[in-house]
Amino acid sequence: MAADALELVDLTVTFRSKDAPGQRYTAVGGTTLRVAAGEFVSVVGPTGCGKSTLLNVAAGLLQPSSGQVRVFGEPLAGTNRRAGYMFQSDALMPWRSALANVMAGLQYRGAGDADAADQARAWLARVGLSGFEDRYPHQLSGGMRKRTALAQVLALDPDIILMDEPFSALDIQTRQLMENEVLALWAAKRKAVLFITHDLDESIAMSDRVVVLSAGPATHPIGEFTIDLPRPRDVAEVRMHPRFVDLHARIWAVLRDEVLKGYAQQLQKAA
Ligand SMILES: Nc1ncnc2c1ncn2[C@@H]1O[C@H](COP(=O)(O)OP(=O)(O)OP(=O)(O)O)[C@@H](O)[C@H]1O
Repeated sequence: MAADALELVDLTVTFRSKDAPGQRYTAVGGTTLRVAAGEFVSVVGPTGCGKSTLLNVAAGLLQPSSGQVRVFGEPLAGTNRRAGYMFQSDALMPWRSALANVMAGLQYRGAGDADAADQARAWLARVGLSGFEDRYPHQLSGGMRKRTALAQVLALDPDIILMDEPFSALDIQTRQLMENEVLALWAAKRKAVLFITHDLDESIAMSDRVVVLSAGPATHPIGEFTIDLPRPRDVAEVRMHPRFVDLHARIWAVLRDEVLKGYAQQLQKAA
């Protein structure tokens, strides 16, 4: 059997506590999560539960306190070179044009200037940004900046794509357009995707599988659901599908209490 693209096995992550000096806070506790090659997996969980922490470990940006990370069967050492990472906030360099932003990673990987420019132009076209190559990030709309960031990640042709609430800052229409574009690009290339969101609708509409995390501390999976909705999907239309409504109800039944716990914790912290 082929190895999974990504395996997080029995991960625990502790931090120095922000609230109680001298103590440690266990953000992630005993979490096992697997993403097969070509699979689109979403992780949903209440705010502050540890979703970004998990993704940072998968990217090799954060060392777990215990547990293992394997990438196509190999233990991960250092940053995950087979993964591309798309953050919640823009990671574009403001002093570079859209084209130069997409070129940067290609050049870093050793592509010559002309080759990098050709590839970057082709990727910008694929995400609908032909004609905007010379614009700087501040001259692009929020959706266009996301498209540029997407081109930046996809241009490097990673086998694994890690996305941390990439569209949460967008208005709903732009967000749905971007979600559909990501699905179309994913269908063409079939990379493994680990998608972090706190939006249950988004997770169901996009994924093959949804993993529900508990509220912290020591967040861990408490439910896993196969999303057997037909593809290709339109993220707006699929919400009307009776199976979507059924899955939503079943997942929400697991997630609801954790969201309430997470919310209560946030209020306590704020008090
Ligand atoms: N470097 C750090 N030092 C101390 N505590 C941290 C650190 N990073 C994260 N935490 C804590 O670990 C917990 C999980 O954080 P994380 O950002 O992974 O959650 P999240 O589910 O992604 O949150 P959100 O839904 O708000 O994006 C939080 O309680 C957070 O305060």
